[in-house]
Amino acid sequence: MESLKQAVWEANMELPQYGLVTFTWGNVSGIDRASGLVAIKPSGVPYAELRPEHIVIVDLQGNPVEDGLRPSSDTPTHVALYRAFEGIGGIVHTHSPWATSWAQAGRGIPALGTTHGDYFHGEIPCTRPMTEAEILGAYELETGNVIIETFRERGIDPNRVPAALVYSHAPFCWGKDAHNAVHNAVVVEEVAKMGLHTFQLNPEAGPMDRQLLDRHYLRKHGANAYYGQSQG
Ligand SMILES: O=C(CO)[C@@H](O)[C@@H](O)COP(=O)(O)O
Repeated sequence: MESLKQAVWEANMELPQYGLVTFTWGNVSGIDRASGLVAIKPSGVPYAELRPEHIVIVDLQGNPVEDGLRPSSDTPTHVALYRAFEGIGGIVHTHSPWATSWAQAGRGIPALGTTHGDYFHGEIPCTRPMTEAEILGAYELETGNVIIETFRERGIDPNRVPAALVYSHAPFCWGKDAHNAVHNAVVVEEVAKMGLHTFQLNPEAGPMDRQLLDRHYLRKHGANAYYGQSQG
């Protein structure tokens, strides 16, 4: 578990480095699929004070398995996604401003160009609004459930579109591990910024050509793609 804690700490520390978090508005987790244990940022700890030993280990129900700090308030969302999306190994939640603007507008980010297509095989969806019962009930668990519902109902493969916008809230992004999830969160923020500018320049802009999207997504993520390459 120490190596997972270290990796998850490093991934968390990348959030301020890439300008994705203000104060403590975000968290990263990673999972060890063999043991079913998840490492996640503790709740409310400023990034400047975060140390590898602060990272909290929880089970797939979100229960801490060792003494330590309180896990992120978003833990039930993270573990719901790990349970439902078996191919993922890391999750990031931020309130990064460009992606959050789309979430607040209730709009998914369409695949408008090849920057998007290199990482996401289609629109990054925005969920439906959560119901009053969901908000007043097990809110963080229901946040995960509304993301899962969005992917299932729209037939979106979470391995090909590793991000979602939660309506009136913010992005959740994921990847093969915690570091890769942060990488995808950076790309979501970039395509969110570009997308808004695209619609400002041309309100009639539409999704890119499907073959161009396939060409870009599949050439970078096809059978022979090497995960972990420079990813630049
Ligand atoms: O989404 C929110 C708040 O809206 C939380 O993710 C954010 O404040 C971080 O909470 P934690 O410090 O991880 O408990």
